[in-house]
Amino acid sequence: MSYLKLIDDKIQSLAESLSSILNVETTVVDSSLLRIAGTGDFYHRINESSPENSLFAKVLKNGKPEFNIYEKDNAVCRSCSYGDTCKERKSMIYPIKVEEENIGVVCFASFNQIQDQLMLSKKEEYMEMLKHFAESIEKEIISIKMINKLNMGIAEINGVINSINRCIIILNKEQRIIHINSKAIRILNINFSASKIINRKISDIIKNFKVEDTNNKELVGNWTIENRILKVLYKVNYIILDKKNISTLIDFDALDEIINIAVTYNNDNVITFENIVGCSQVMQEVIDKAKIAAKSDSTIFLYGASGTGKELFARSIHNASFRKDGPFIAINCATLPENLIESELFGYEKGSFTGASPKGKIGKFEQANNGTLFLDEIADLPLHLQAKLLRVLQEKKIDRIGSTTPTDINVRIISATHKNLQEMVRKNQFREDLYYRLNVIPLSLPSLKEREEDVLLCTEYIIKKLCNKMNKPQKYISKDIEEKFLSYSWPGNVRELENVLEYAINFSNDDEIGEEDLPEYFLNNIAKTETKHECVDIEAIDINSLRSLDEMTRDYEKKILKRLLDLYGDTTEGKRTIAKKLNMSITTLYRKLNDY
Ligand SMILES: Nc1ncnc2c1ncn2[C@@H]1O[C@H](COP(=O)(O)OP(=O)(O)OP(=O)(O)O)[C@@H](O)[C@H]1O
Repeated sequence: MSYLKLIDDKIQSLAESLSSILNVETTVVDSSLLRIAGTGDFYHRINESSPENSLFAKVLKNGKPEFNIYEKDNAVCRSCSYGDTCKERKSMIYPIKVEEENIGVVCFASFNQIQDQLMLSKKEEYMEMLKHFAESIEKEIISIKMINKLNMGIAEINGVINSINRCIIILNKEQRIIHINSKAIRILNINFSASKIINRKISDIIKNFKVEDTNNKELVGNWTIENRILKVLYKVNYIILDKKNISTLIDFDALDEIINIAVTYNNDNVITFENIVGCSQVMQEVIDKAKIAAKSDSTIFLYGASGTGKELFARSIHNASFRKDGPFIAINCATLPENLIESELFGYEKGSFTGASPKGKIGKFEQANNGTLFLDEIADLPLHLQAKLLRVLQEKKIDRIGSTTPTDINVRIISATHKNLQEMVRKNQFREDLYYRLNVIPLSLPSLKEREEDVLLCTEYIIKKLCNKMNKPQKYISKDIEEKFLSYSWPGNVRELENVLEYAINFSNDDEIGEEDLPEYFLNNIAKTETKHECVDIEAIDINSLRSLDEMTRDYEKKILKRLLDLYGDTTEGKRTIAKKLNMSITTLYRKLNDY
């Protein structure tokens, strides 16, 4: 439908007013020559099409106004298929132009002698009036287009904020809600649909909430919603344009949800070394070391990229240790906001800070008493808590927030990270004394790429596990996929393999998993890996700044060593792995590292 048709009523009433003031007939057609409005003789032809070879068509094509005095031998009239049935005597036509496009025409026409006289004697004035008529229609259409664009923009913003895994509310200057995402509606648990919340004052929804910019800091709040109290972690940001506050963004999440994501408790499926798949020599060596470590009570440090099985090892060690009947508590230091880690780890006494539970709370250290505490992503523990953790390791006592008497605890610590902790120590981002306390037994977990011979074994194991869990018949991967799996670099390690297989099991229709069952992102990644150069790009060497071959080789060697140190860590264990990979003795590696 054309834009003109959308506002045909408005155009018709304008045409009628002009016609009665100027005493000529008026009509409007759109770009498909469909008559949208008309007076007098034109009125009966509304919704009819004008001839393709009419003067209207000419103005639409050329975008230039026309004044036609219908001498019957006029060239345009002669070729028009209306021919003798046309009663128009004179007409002036003006294009309607929006964004450089001719979307229709407006026309004044005479059908009798009096109208002829008027159009001839006031030709300029009538043409000017016709131009204004066209312009007023143009303005109307431009504003409709703008509203459409705005609505599209709003729909896009709603799409984006709905896909965010945080609760988002946006307020206008009057503190009325202009956007709210579905997660926010779910967490607030209010009895309104999204459309009914829009335009309400935020104070109608959250009774005791003061809208104030929090300077990018996350605060804990107890919000009153329909006589309920909701504990949230929230942030408020003013959105400023031209130094004026135009709107406010509230970004929040329920505290319970955050803590559930970050902390996993001992689950019913007891994980043991039997659950760790790997026949490769590197994996067997780590498993053997981990089994020995499990028998002692020393602190263990697991180093490995994401998805290499750090938590799997931590649980297996716990279940093979004398603490196996005690609790296994895991906490992820990276997912908890800084201001919550301390209370989560150490607990607090009743009434020790605003927002604290009146009963007080026991922390993860106390929960893990006589068991194992797994501190995942330890590199993300803030410095002030590193000091507190050091004290726990040294004195085996913890101080609850707000308490003056320390509590004795008996916990084995297993910590893990994918970051280079030694590098962080060098940069003063991690306490050296704590690093040595945690690193009593280091275990470096190999990436899946480093143990290629385990890829198909892990695949088989995971397919079996998932098919059982999902109640599906056993499946297997095609030869073609086997090859792809073997050549792929698996940056997300076993977790990535699990995800790819879970997707494939869901979508494959028969027992054999083929390429068409694999997720698109994975196939794209494979395509990228296949085109990636593995050696130095000789073509990229700058011929104008050549140095001696020895110098360039040293440079390249240095880069390789730096990359491997970042990957495996600057630890004795890490260096041993690097020497093995590069097929050199450990002493040669140390000499090279010293040289560089
Ligand atoms: N060797 C393995 N054998 C069988 N399953 C494994 C192995 N390694 C990892 N997995 C599986 O891969 C998934 C990821 O493992 P896990 O969570 O232990 O990795 P992670 O190193 O702790 O990851 P992140 O650093 O992201 O926390 C889990 O489902 C785990 O069971």
